[in-house]
Amino acid sequence: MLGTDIGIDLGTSTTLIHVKGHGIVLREPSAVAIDRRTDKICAIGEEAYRMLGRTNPNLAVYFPLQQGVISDYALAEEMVGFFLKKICGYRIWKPSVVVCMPSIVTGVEQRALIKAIHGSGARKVCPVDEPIASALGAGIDISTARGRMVVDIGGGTTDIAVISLYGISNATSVRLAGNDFNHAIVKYVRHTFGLLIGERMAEQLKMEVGCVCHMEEPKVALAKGRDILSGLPRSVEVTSDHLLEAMKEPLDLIMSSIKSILEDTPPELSGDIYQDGILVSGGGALLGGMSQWILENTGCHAIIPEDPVECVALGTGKAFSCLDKLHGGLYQYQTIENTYNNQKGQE
Ligand SMILES: Nc1ncnc2c1ncn2[C@@H]1O[C@H](COP(=O)(O)OP(=O)(O)OP(=O)(O)O)[C@@H](O)[C@H]1O
Repeated sequence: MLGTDIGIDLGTSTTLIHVKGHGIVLREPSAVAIDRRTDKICAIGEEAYRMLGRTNPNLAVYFPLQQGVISDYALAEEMVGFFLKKICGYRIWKPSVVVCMPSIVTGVEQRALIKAIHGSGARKVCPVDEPIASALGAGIDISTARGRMVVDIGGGTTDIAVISLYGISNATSVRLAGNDFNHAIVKYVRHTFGLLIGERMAEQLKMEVGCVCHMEEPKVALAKGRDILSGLPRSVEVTSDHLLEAMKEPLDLIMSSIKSILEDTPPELSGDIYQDGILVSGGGALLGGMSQWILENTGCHAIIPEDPVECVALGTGKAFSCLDKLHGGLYQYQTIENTYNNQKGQE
């Protein structure tokens, strides 16, 4: 039924799977619920995420990736295996997989990713840099000698890169993104309103009224949680301006990384970026006022794709047609054997 070329965006918050000829067939939270008494997995993906913050003491919800890289190898393997089985039924099926990874990862982190995908049933695995996948997914032509800039604001990392001729000219991966905005919102609401809210509530507020610059018509949302003093349930109204203040610190740090990449960009490529704009992808691109924030701080206009969350996964699908060109042919499918050989070579 399904083809065998699969693109996976294994994200800190969300996993998306693209299948050649079928488009995006899976989009689920990268979450796993464990029964602490038996150490057995009891839910994965959407079902596990629904339990977050609502479990009894015998259950715990984990995210096997932290800040863009695998932090719990065994859980990551189980999770990807579950998602692959979910999309193809329980047929014996060994796909070729392109998987994206942050532009700055250590060799150990890259090998853990490749091993986990192999372990979950893939025949061949090829890693691709997230900004490259994002540009491909947004339909940006990276084959020419022209500077293209990508800012991908995900759940755990913000990847910033300048791309030209299928390669990365300069890049950084800042370990600050959507999850840090959520933590900042929890902290802000506690300090400002004396109200304790959970991470899911913070994420909901961010999605409803979160913004990166002052909005002409501020939106309002209801934050529900527990009063710190009375211990009783309570709600308060929070506005876009409150959230802007809450997220100011991580936003400023992300912007200073964008600026430092621009400062390090060769002038010819800078001229191209000024003319073509900056692609902003990842869930963070959906924050209110994103185009204005980019323009005011960098002088370049922002390009926001129709669905910024799906952009990287679409790009992993498109990467199959240009794997040989990515990084001058340095990219190749990694079998378990050559992953270990590379590992031995580096030791
Ligand atoms: N409408 C929205 N407004 C603001 N933030 C959003 C919105 N939708 C999703 N997000 C945030 O985007 C983040 C997830 O984005 P994405 O799926 O691109 O990241 P990821 O691939 O899981 O993470 P990473 O690339 O860091 O590994 C989450 O923090 C989520 O809260």
